[in-house]
Amino acid sequence: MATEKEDMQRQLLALRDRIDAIDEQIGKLISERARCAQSVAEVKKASGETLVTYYRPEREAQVLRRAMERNEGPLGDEEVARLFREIMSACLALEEPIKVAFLGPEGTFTQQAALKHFGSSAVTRPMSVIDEVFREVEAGAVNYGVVPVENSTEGVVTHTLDNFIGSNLKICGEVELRIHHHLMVSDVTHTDSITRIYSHSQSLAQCRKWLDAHYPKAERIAVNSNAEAAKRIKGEWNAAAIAGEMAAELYGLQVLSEKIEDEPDNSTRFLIIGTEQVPPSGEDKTSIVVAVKNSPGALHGLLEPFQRHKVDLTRVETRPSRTGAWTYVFFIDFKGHVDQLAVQSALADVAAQVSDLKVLGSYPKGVL
Ligand SMILES: C=C(O[C@@H]1C=C(C(=O)O)C=C[C@H]1O)C(=O)O
Repeated sequence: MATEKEDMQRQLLALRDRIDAIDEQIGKLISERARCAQSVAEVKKASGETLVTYYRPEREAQVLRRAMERNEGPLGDEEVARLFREIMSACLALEEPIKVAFLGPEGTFTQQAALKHFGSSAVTRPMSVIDEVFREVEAGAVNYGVVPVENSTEGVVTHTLDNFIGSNLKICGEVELRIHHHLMVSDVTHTDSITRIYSHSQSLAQCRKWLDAHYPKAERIAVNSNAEAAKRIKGEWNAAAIAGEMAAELYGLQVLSEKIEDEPDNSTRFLIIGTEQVPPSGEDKTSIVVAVKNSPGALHGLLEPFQRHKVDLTRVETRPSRTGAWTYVFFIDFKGHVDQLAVQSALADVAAQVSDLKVLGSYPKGVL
């Protein structure tokens, strides 16, 4: 009689044999898929166009949505989409790894967002300020840029919005990231004498209540990014930084307190910026910016056409204009694509009432 242990061993062996056989099939299918993607690239190249674009955001969004719809479990939809995200990223890199500038340094949430959107075969390049991300894409040094645009607790990243006003770049996509902040220290920190805490101003704001309760006397110092804060405290015995997990790993820091953000569902939305308008994916969003003179009823007049043409607004943001006193700039996001008739009608009616209207881009609604 087989002992229980032998029985278990036999079952495990059989299951592992099955897994090996399945892996062999998956491997073959992935190779076949990669060869197909290569052929697509060949066809695109043969089309005779001077500037061949291998990366197609609308197509990738559709592939990911379909993978989620098809999913029968037990893996979650997001998990399955992430796997497909990586397969596509690797397939695309066979042709040319996509180059992406992000608000650096290495280890920022923006880099995490870039990798979430493009997969880990993308080549990511850190820029020290948001303006530089825009410039790098405009100059053609990279294919795309990734910049933060709004946070669920702290609101908009005004610097990003301001950059759009003077830029001809298009929004090509959006990514949402759950943001967890940790308080971290270096190996020389005296943890009971922390008097300075470095982070990006948004992160300091997102942890304000926690800091008031735990480090009411420490000086809060805003720096360009969380990753810079992490880098900065190496060698400072009385300092700590607030940053994400990626920064802690990258700079070899020790996490003292985890998840210190005031709002538990703290998330940040990032935009992908590029040079081309993305065709419809079937589930898209559009962002525009308009300049309005401050007269009674101006805001109502601006929003009414959207209601009339049944276009769903998702966000309205105001910024004072830099060009004239008492003129306002509105950033408006809505569901739909500029190729759709309802959107075109709404935009025509809006354009008739404002001094300036610019479409910043139509792009696939974030999948992951
Ligand atoms: C294969 C293509 O090119 C790229 C690779 C894709 C993929 O691996 O599925 C999808 C879109 C493009 O970014 C295509 O256009 O279909």
